[in-house]
Amino acid sequence: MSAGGLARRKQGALIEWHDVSYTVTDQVTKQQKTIISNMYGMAQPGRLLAIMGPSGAGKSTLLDVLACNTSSRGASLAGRITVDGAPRSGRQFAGISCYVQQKDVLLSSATVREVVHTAALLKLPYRGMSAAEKRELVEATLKELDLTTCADTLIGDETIGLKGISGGQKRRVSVGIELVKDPRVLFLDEPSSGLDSEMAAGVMNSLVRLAQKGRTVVCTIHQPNSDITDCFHDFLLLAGGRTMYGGLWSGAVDFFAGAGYSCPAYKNPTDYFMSVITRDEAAADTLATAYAKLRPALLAAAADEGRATAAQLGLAATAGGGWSTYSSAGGLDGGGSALAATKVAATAAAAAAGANAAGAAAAGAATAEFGVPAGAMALDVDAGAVVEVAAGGGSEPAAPLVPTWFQVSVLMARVWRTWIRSPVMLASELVQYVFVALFIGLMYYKFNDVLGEGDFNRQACIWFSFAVLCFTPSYTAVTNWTSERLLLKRELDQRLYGINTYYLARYAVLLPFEMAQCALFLCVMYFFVGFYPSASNFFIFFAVLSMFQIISEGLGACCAVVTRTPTSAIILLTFVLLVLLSFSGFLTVKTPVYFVWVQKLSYFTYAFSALLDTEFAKISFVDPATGDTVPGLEVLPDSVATGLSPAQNIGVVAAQLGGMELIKLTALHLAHRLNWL
Ligand SMILES: Nc1ncnc2c1ncn2[C@@H]1O[C@H](COP(=O)(O)OP(=O)(O)OP(=O)(O)O)[C@@H](O)[C@H]1O
Repeated sequence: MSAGGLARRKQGALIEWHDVSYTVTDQVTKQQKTIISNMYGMAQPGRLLAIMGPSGAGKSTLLDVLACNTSSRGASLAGRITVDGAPRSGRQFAGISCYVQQKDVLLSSATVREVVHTAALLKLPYRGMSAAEKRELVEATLKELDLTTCADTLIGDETIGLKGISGGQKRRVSVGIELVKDPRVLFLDEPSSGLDSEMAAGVMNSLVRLAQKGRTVVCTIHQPNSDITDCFHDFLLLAGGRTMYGGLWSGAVDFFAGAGYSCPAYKNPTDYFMSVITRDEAAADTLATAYAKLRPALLAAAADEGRATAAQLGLAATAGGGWSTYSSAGGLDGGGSALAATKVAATAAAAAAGANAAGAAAAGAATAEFGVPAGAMALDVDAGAVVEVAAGGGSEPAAPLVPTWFQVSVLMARVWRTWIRSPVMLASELVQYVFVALFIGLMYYKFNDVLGEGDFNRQACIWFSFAVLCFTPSYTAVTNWTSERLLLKRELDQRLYGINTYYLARYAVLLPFEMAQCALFLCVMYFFVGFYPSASNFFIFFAVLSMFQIISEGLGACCAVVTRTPTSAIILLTFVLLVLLSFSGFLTVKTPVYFVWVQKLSYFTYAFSALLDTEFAKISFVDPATGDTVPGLEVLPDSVATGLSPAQNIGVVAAQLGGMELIKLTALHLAHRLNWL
């Protein structure tokens, strides 16, 4: 694929579904619940299909089913779905289609161009496409979605006061990160929701342009205004998991009129349709019955129009493998035939609704007149036939196109950019470390060697340093996780990379940064308070405090992963850290027997002991009462003794660091596997 490919006609795919039902097991009642039942329809190349309906109608479920995006446990999908006339294969379909979620999950600190470029690097083949071609493709995508003027603007996030692009532009960026893959089919869940009418129309116009290039575009939509409905080619109206109407958008008003529900002049048809289907169960039943009778004619009309579109766009030669099902065998052609068939539908709908007793006969006559065969009118393709896939089984992974090392480097660049683009967070962390180091420095300024004072101050200073280096990085980990979780989930779901890749990239950037923060803290605090001035002691302090800080970060990340919400994570984390601080040996002379296990397991214990032994081994204190000199190690309380040498204590902390990293990685894998992200 070349960058020019985006500008050229794109071959969409014809997706047809026959008698599709989707059933889940309700998590609460454990009962089977059919969310969509016996649905038929098609999404055609070069056309935009809008799926509309009230809340809970089954729009998103149908979209997920069509996009191979179902993942509920205990769910089953029945019916038949074909792509260009052949049974759909999950793996192949994933390669030609994309799914744009309702919620924009974008990195707020990146620019529009960076977001699309990162998507291109992760989604496009590493081999066979040069970096320049990828950049060209990114520019073509930005142009196609009218994003060139804001390409260098940050995405932004109003909730944290980071000004960025508009909601409509964000929605188009979400489309752009899928479009770089140059998909034949786009599925979009409520692309206009949450946008004002102007932005919504802008997004929909972009989608129409994508369809006009030949792609198949399917979206769900909630109560559109007339600017938006102008963009519809085909239309599917659902209520309570049933189809109320499916066919050409231009035939919907006639169909409703035929069923006894004439849209008043000057009323937005979609508002009217919604008011009818939500009015009462009887109205929905009437429409469902009318539609069931007329479905073949309506779909045949839509198929004719679809063929005409494909021919106009020059797509017919390659996309002609389908349409067999709904073909109006009488050889209807172009818009005329479509119009004729919708007239058939309208008349017959009247009959079905009982609104006009003569309507049925008229419909039959019209059928003959316009060439929709009687057989087609009754056609129910493979009704109740095939159970195609169990839910979740449809979206088999496509083979990765990008080597892991390249994914790691792309993600590292992104993590790095995120850090340096968050100057407030970066500065506040650094200021916090320097400020607290100065505070501790002033608090314990220049230790003395008086027994009872110098020894206590040294212990308190080390304990206080631990308190600082456990709370700050772990709370930061919770904050970061909150902002990254959804992006990680989206990208993992799309199989852009795996958990291990994310872990490697993230911590390859983060760990040196954590160590730099620790060095800054130590450089200020160590000499201010006057710990023993030797290089070896300083580096032991640096090594232990760095490991301690990284373990604390891991603890914060684990709390964030298992609790899911930042508030719960902070509550849990604070509790755990307070318990660990309490039993480090400084606050209690003797640990109660039922808490000994906490002390034995805690990394605070070994880190504290290692630093105290290192410092106290080199110094001695003067007893003010006797004037005697007492070696430092002799004044250390038993409560801080682990029975290990300083080297062994450091070894235990290092092992705990490894253990924490393993736990963190496992927690990430489990959260992803259990759909907990
Ligand atoms: N896994 C599930 N288990 C139980 N019920 C489900 C499940 N998935 C969907 N449903 C239910 O099925 C119905 C249709 O859901 P769906 O999300 O498809 O509706 P929708 O038309 O997209 O609604 P909305 O516009 O509010 O998003 C809803 O009542 C929903 O609660």
